[in-house]
Amino acid sequence: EVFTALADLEDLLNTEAVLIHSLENYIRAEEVKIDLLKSYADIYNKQHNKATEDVESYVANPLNAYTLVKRMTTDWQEVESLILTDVSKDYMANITYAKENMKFPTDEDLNGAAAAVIRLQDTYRLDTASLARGELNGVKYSSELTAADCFELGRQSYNNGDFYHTLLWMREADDRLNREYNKTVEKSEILEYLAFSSYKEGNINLALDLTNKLLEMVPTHARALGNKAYYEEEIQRGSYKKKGDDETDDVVENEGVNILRFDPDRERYEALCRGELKLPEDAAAKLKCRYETNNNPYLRIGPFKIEQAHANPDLFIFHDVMSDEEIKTIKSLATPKFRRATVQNSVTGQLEVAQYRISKSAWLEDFEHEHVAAVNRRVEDMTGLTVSTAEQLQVVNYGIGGHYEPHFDFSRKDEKNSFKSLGTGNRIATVLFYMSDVEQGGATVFPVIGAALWPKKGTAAFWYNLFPSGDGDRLTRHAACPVLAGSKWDLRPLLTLYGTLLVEEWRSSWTDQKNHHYCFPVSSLSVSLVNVELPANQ
Ligand SMILES: O=C(O)CCC(=O)C(=O)O
Ligand SMILES: [Fe+2]
Repeated sequence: EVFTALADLEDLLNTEAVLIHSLENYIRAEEVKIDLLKSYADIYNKQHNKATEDVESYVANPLNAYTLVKRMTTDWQEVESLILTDVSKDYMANITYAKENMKFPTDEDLNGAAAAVIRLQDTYRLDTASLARGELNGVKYSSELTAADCFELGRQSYNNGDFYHTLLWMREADDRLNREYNKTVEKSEILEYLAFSSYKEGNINLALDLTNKLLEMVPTHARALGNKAYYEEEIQRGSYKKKGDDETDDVVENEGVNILRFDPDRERYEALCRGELKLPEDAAAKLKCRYETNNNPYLRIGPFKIEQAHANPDLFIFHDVMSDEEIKTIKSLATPKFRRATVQNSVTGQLEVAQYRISKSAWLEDFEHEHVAAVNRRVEDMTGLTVSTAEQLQVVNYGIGGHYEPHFDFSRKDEKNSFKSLGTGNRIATVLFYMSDVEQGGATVFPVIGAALWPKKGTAAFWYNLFPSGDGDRLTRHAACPVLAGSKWDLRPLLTLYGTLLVEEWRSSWTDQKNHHYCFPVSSLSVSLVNVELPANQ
């Protein structure tokens, strides 16, 4: 499928260019055909008119008699065969070629792309009308949606059994349709979806009203007639129970799956994604930053600029640790290798695709380019951990609404096959390079501790997943928020080997970080390192 990564959507534009070109060629071929037919008609008309001016003398002329007969036999056959000539063949051949040899979206892609819009709408609390105007959080990015575009979002929600969003999008489709000069969808179709979803959402009277409205437009509509009778009967019997009447808690049964209506963990996660939860001021004021060489004299990029984004557990941001050239190389090496990212099923141990992780990823090895090797070396310099047993470098690209729901990067003891294929131990630490700025959304958030890291091109996030004892730190639970606008590129080596825990050393010589933003002023040449005593970790 193609909706999972923006890199693939760029390929779709190439396919679309071929489609448009073929369509234009086809239209031209049809026009040539019509022009030819018009010129035949013209000639026939002229000769016919001439003949009717004086019928008798016209037919008395043997040449005229001959041409009249010829016109209506061989000439006319030519016209007929021209009419029957199928100029669509070339067009269809081009389309078939494009479908077989170029990236082409499927129905599954449409469903995925629609689900992504709905996910963004929920996570970022976007109102339907603004979204339909092409606005994301007040910023206008794209052209407006037509009534038919909104209708399709409603239809996709309906197919997913999501009647709440069906109603939102069908109402929007109806609003837009009323204002549309060239109508893009039938009102009766909208009414049918609105009626049935209203019933499903517990409003049977509205469902009946809407069905009656539909029947005014299409009196013979068979399904509507059936539904009307059913709704009327239910209302009369008074047996219809409003949704929610008999629900005592927040759990609803949906196709056998318990869905938590109100999930505090989820609320926190989404609030962090929206940037609504900030670290308490006193906690933020205690955060530090520092220049660090980790005693490595060969650091060609100069000392690392390390910013502490959270304490206990420590989260760090390394500034300017990847150059634009390296990023360019790594993106172009990864793009042809992209596959939908998989997750390990904790019960079966199998790798599988899942809705909760939507992105494309590819793996790179040192020999593929010096820039890959350079980044791997830099990870060792940054962390003091060795990457020799790290998995390869993983490049990840998140597309429309691409996200990774809250998870741990370490594996729990009860999980099957964890890291078996790697022949290594558990993941000590996570390093996550951001290879792009993200216009909106796409933060890395830690719902348990209430921290959010915002992607910035060339920076890297770093934290330990394990305590020195080897036990996992459950406070490191984190997620990649859905990308709202832009494209998000990550690069992550997964560190699995033991190394010196540098953080303790860093802690002994922190620089006071009075204000996050001015921690590393762009033009500062000399920075005094102030040693501050810090309480020991845990
Ligand atoms: O991309 C992010 O912000 C987080 C990604 C992540 O958690 C992971 O890849 O394990
Ligand atoms: Fe992760």
